[in-house]
Amino acid sequence: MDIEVKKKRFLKGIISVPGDKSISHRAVMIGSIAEGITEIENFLLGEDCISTINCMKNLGVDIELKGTNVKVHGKGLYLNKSEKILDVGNSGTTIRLLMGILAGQKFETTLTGDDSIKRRPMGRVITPLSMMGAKIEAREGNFAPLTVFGNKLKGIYYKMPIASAQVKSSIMLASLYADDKTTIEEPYPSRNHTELMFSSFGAKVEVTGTKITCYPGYKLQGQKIVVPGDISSAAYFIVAATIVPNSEVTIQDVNVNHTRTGIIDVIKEMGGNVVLTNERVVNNEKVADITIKTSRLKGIEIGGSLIPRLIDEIPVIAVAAVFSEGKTVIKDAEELKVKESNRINTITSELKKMGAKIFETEDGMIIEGTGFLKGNTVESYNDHRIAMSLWVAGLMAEGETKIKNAECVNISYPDFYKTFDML
Ligand SMILES: O=C(O)C1=C[C@@H](OP(=O)(O)O)[C@@H](O)[C@H](O)C1
Ligand SMILES: C=C(OP(=O)(O)O)C(=O)O
Repeated sequence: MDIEVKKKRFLKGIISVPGDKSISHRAVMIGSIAEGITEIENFLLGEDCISTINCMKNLGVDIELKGTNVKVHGKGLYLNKSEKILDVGNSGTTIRLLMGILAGQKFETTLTGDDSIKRRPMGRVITPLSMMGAKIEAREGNFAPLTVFGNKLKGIYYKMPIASAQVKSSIMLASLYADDKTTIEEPYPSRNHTELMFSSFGAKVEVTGTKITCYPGYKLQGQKIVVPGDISSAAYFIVAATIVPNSEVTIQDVNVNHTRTGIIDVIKEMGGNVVLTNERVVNNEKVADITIKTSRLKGIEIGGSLIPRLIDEIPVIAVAAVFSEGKTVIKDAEELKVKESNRINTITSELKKMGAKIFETEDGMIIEGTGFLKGNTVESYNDHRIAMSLWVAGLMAEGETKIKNAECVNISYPDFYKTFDML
């Protein structure tokens, strides 16, 4: 499907965004290996999270879905062997986290996914899981399809070469099956939803600085989880309401966990007007309403420990940078090359087609803020974050912008275009 977007004169309204993708995946997976029932409210009905539900069902977990309510009948740590090859679709989180659970099972499981998943590196989880005792056979040692042969696992100390919540969470899930404690050291803190959820389910986790230690042998007990709104989905409205003139938008009930709020810090540092109200804690996670008003932005430098706190928001930050005064430099973001698309390359090439002065670098991009884009036909590369970022760019472009293969927003935000049209 192609979609057309036109320049907007203003954006005004109060909205909410769908449930957080990271928390939705984790609630189903951790609920599946817990004891008793886990009830999830405001689950994200995006294709990625549906892939997680389908995989867990194939592993013998009874899961009921009614609207955005999910009831998971936990099986405890040990699942049933799947009759089928598990298909994770487009979801990196599903395959990598699931590998951690499968490493400790008493059977083997083969996992595969779409063309994008088959290009994404799995060696980053194969290495630590193998150190724990798992046996994993992957195409070229690094790619799906791959088979995880469950085994008896041992606790390890692992210093992660990259800040990745998926790698960390995969090891943490495997640590539940180990004979001793496991410690993971991160170069920078990445999103900590697994740590917070382990604690609420009754597992023992200790965090000191960038070290996380997990202990096996604690019973996980099913919980009631209300999933807060996804700040990665809110990011498109935060940027759009900042750059489209005469705008004021409030987004209710958004997860504002510090490991996820890099987008708010960046927009504020650029000069944006973003205010959090009604702050509270739900299931160990911070939640707030976010109000954004149009502002004049200036270019800044973004890198280091900020990167894992806004990794999925970088394509839309590039759009904000086009409408800022001066130069924005994004560095230390090589991880973008191994997402659903090579996001450094895809966002750069498409914004260039719209007239942006944006340049690809080895580990990020440089954007000269020109304050101007022109409509053109652009490609999503079947990457939901690229499609949504180009939509925001289209709201500010002169003339009409046509986004090709725009239906990929279903991965994380099926009602994305509809919600924007309401403002
Ligand atoms: O753990 C998670 O839920 C996620 C972690 C991030 O990936 P990495 O761990 O590869 O950085 C992020 O890009 C992805 O959208 C979701
Ligand atoms: C990178 C993403 O997800 P995943 O790694 O789960 O495919 C994303 O949602 O931007």
